[in-house]
Amino acid sequence: MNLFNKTKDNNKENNNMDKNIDEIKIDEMKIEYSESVLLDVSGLSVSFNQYVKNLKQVELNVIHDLNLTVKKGEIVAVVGSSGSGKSLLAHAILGILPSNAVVSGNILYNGELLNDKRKKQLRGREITFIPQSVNYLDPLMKVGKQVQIGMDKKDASKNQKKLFSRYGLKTKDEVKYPFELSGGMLRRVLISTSIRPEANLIIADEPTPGLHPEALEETKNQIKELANQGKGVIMITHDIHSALDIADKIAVFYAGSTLEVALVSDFEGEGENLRHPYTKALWKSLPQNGFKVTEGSQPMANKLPSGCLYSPRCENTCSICKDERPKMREIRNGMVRCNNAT
Ligand SMILES: Nc1ncnc2c1ncn2[C@@H]1O[C@H](COP(=O)(O)OP(=O)(O)OP(=O)(O)O)[C@@H](O)[C@H]1O
Ligand code: NI
Repeated sequence: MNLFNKTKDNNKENNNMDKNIDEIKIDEMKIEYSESVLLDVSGLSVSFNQYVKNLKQVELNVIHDLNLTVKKGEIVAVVGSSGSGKSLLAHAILGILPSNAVVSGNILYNGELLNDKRKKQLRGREITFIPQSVNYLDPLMKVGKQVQIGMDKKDASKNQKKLFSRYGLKTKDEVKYPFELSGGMLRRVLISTSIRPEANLIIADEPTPGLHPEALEETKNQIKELANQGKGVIMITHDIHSALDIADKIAVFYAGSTLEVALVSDFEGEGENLRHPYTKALWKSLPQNGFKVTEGSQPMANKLPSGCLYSPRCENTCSICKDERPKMREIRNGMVRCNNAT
């Protein structure tokens, strides 16, 4: 069944009064759709309803107008400061945001517009997740059983054993609880929970923190292997070196938005091929590029500047940057959200 029929059929099932409107929207999206695109996130916004003083409710907008595309067989690294929205992007794709989150925008997977019900069906099967912390493992469940979750019951034990052997875990480890394993072993258990034959998209949230060089190399190889099998990978990381080592492109997040999506090959020399001043600053802050520090810090979600999010720290800020938030545009095979980028 081709994409168009599939989405049309889904609409038929819903059969609501907005059917014509939905079909028109999907028609427009189909034009943009390319066979090699596995995931297309566009205009994603996430807000949280929060209670402040005097029981007043406010909406805190933590992700705004965020775009990201992942092709089949591609590793897309997502980098950016703490709090820039990297994990929330992962949680939005997986449909595991907390209930006070308000989400808008489109997430297309294999050309199909995902709603919460569909995300739940795909989660742990076609779209799998390696979470940021080993604390995501259930402390009261044996690790072997945790790896079997979501597997077909009749083959679960056999497949879990295969994964343990593949990732250097011993049979006797199956019956252990998380607290009985080392940090490195727990990371391998986490990776095992994400390996499913039907997985097409793997989202790894900080898969490499604190790993010793050998384990780091091993994890990077595991991720490359998944991409070589044609799976799409989103690798969220603070480790720009690892990102440059294995990714195809790098998405740079800042204060809940993508400022640039660049090819790995753009990160070279003085950063002259990079498009956004923030990406250039990140590149120059690396030890091998002189550790140059940029003044200021990422703005808080409740204190965002009205124009370009980076304008208070940018050397090239002009009056339009202070008034208007730049739109994402394509330049030299990359994407950038900057008025002055050429
Ligand atoms: N449940 C929530 N309610 C309110 N704000 C939240 C909630 N979860 C996350 N946030 C806020 O959203 C922003 C983005 O958080 P997120 O966890 O995605 O950051 P991150 O880029 O993954 O950071 P890190 O690199 O530290 O993991 C942060 O400012 C965070 O405080
Ligand atoms: Ni995070």
